Amino acid sequence: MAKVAVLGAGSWGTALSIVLADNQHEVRLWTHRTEQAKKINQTRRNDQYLDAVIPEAITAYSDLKQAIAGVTAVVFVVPTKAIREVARQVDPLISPETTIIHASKGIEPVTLKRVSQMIGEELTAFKEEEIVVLSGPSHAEEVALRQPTTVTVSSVDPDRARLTQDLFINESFRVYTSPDVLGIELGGALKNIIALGAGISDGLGYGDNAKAALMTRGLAEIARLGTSLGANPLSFLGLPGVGDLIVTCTSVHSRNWRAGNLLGKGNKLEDVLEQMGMVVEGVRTVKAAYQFAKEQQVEMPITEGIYQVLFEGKQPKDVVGQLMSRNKRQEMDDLAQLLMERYSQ
Ligand SMILES: NC(=O)C1=CN([C@@H]2O[C@H](COP(=O)(O)OP(=O)(O)OC[C@H]3O[C@@H](n4cnc5c(N)ncnc54)[C@H](O)[C@@H]3O)[C@@H](O)[C@H]2O)C=CC1
Ligand SMILES: O=C(CO)COP(=O)(O)O
Repeated sequence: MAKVAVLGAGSWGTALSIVLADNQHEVRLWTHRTEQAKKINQTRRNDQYLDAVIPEAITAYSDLKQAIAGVTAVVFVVPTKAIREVARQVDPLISPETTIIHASKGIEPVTLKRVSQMIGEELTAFKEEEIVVLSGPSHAEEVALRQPTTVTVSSVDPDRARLTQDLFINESFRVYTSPDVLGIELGGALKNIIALGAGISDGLGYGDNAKAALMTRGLAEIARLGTSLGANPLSFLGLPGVGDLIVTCTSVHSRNWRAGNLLGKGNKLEDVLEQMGMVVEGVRTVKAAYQFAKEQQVEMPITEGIYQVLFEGKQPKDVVGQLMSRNKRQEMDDLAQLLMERYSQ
């Protein structure tokens, strides 16, 4: 069985460590906080982030060098904002034979880099193509209860994807592979924006019709941007696309949905983020997507509206009015059209 380091002892890092421990691997769960490492090892709990018993096969470390010494794989699971900082610390310590995986969902504003690109830039011995992505509809709370969950791992290198699949797959955690790293990463990152919107809609008191509309037209925006960047449109119909969109827009576990819900009820963004106490990735990602849409000249009216609510003080109800009164158009000009163009040749 393998030795695996998981970097980031938040809710997702802890849940993924539990999956690896269930698969008999030796897991080193790294946190930058010494007190947290001590507490996890002493109490077998990480209550601030996840309500679960931590199996004995998991040892928490606050020393990064010890955590990654001799491991087969390193899994980055810190918030996107912290990826570069952690990767820079890992760089002098990592052996080039190690498989690098990440399970974070975001895009860096300004540079518009995906997480695999950021890690590839910071780790001198690795190219971005060598980083494996793990993404899909997977709330940590349910994974920790061993409830049926499906994810996709993606790499241009099929051997690395299969190795990652083998590390994680078990009877309650089913892992598929995909070669479309771009589509898998973009789907996971961009759905968080739409989940903020779904939360805002619910917070305003709108019903299921509005949420279904947001999810469907949101998916069209995700696919539009993703394909303009070169992703396979079919990826957005898979687990890290529509699958993750469904779970994040409809689950009370979602931090993005919960943050949106509080915003829709009239709370201020700063107060909402303070109240959450955990990462709400959509807030940063919407900045990146807004910028991306402008650069790529791709229409993303929902993303734009959510950006305006978060950063330009626009009232959510006014954004709804703005979206509902856009010019008349055909529906099937998006994903279906892209699919037709791609597969009718
Ligand atoms: N929670 C979930 O169910 C899922 C989360 N994800 C993704 O996983 C990533 C991490 O999310 P969560 O674990 O939920 O976040 P979280 O908010 O529960 O925990 C984040 C962890 O990262 C640590 N951290 C923050 N800044 C750091 C730094 N500079 N250096 C080292 N550690 C740092 C925090 O101390 C904390 O332990 C996000 O990108 C999220 O979108 C993906 C799938 C499911
Ligand atoms: O990505 C997730 C589930 O697949 C977690 O979403 P939240 O960050 O909104 O909780």
